[in-house]
Amino acid sequence: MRTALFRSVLKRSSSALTNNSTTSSSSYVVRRGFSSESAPERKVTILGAAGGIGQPLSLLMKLNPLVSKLALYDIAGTPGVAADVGHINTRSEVAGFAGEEQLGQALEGADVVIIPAGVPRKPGMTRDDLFNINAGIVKSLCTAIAKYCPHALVNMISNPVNSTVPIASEVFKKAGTYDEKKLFGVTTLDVVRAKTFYAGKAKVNVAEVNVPVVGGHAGITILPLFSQATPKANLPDEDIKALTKRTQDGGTEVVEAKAGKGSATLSMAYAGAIFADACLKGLNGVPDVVECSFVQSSVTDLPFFASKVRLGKNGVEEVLGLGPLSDYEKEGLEALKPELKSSIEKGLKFVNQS
Ligand SMILES: NC(=O)C1=CN([C@@H]2O[C@H](COP(=O)(O)OP(=O)(O)OC[C@H]3O[C@@H](n4cnc5c(N)ncnc54)[C@H](O)[C@@H]3O)[C@@H](O)[C@H]2O)C=CC1
Ligand SMILES: O=C([O-])CC(=O)C(=O)O
Repeated sequence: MRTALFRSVLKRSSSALTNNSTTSSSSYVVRRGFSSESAPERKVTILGAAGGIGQPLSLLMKLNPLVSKLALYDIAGTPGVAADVGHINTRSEVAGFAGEEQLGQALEGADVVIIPAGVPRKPGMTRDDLFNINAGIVKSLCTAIAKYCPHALVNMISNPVNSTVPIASEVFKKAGTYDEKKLFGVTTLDVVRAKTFYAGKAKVNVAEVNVPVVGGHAGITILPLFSQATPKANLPDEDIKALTKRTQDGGTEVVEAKAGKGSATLSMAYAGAIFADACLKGLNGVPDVVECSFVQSSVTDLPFFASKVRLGKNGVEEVLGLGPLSDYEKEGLEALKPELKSSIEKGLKFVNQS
């Protein structure tokens, strides 16, 4: 009875993850009846696993039947999180690692490394205000990734994403391990928000909504493409403007509502779990897995840019173009470029000067 209930929860959580893709990729696990035992072995490591995002993300990754080993690392607190999550009767073996001396062990053999380590915003701060602390954290964690699991896919959540992804690329380049197909800035939360807000305004079933979000992950660099949203709703211009602004300010909305107690953690854990699941499906050879992500790109003249990305056995299989844009979106694209360019350059410079 308990086993049957548990299988149905897993099946449902797996389809929920699948249905959230930017395009509707099919669930290999569910459709082909893959049992968790026959899915390939995959190790996922979470760096910052004891934090506000890290804990619920650890829970969601423990529920993912594609994971066979789950390594939870933080500077402190991870033995408790690992003991707790480890009692859940799903496929993966869980291990907790605390302190720098255990970082190598946490990373060794990882297929996917998810990084939600670092400080979150308080009201009145921009994501760039986190740069001074988080840049150093990301740099040291990426140095360890280059050493212990240079072939892993890296899912960067730590802010400011527009700078931390370039930081990671530069650390990997210096270590001689950079592979642009394996580095991802996680912008899935922008897509999750755009879908939720659009569904509410257009009065359509949220489970059927798709909205690409391109650009970067801060303020006006977040550019939702509501002209490409499906199902089509023909919303008036003022609604599109309001939806765009709300998506761009979604993080700030949560920071203000939490009033000093941090930023989005639960919705981010959900978004992070969706994106990691897509990476695992890609690695396992599931076709047509497409998600938006901030990656090395030639879609615009900027070296990194978020757009739809097809995921495959080596990470990025194809960076997809922007598709047709409305005049409003074209303006938004031009307006975001200077800020995104300077955030990227700030990240690159940090590694080269320090
Ligand atoms: N990409 C996105 O869409 C989003 C990104 N974020 C970002 O995610 C980051 C984490 O946010 P929260 O979990 O709310 O913060 P938090 O403060 O609750 O947790 C951060 C965790 O990182 C750990 N940490 C600090 N230095 C570390 C190191 N060197 N190695 C390993 N772990 C370390 C801390 O001990 C803590 O447990 C922030 O930078 C935040 O801005 C938050 C929401 C959305
Ligand atoms: O707003 C923040 O600081 C956290 C974040 O990136 C988001 O919620 O999108």
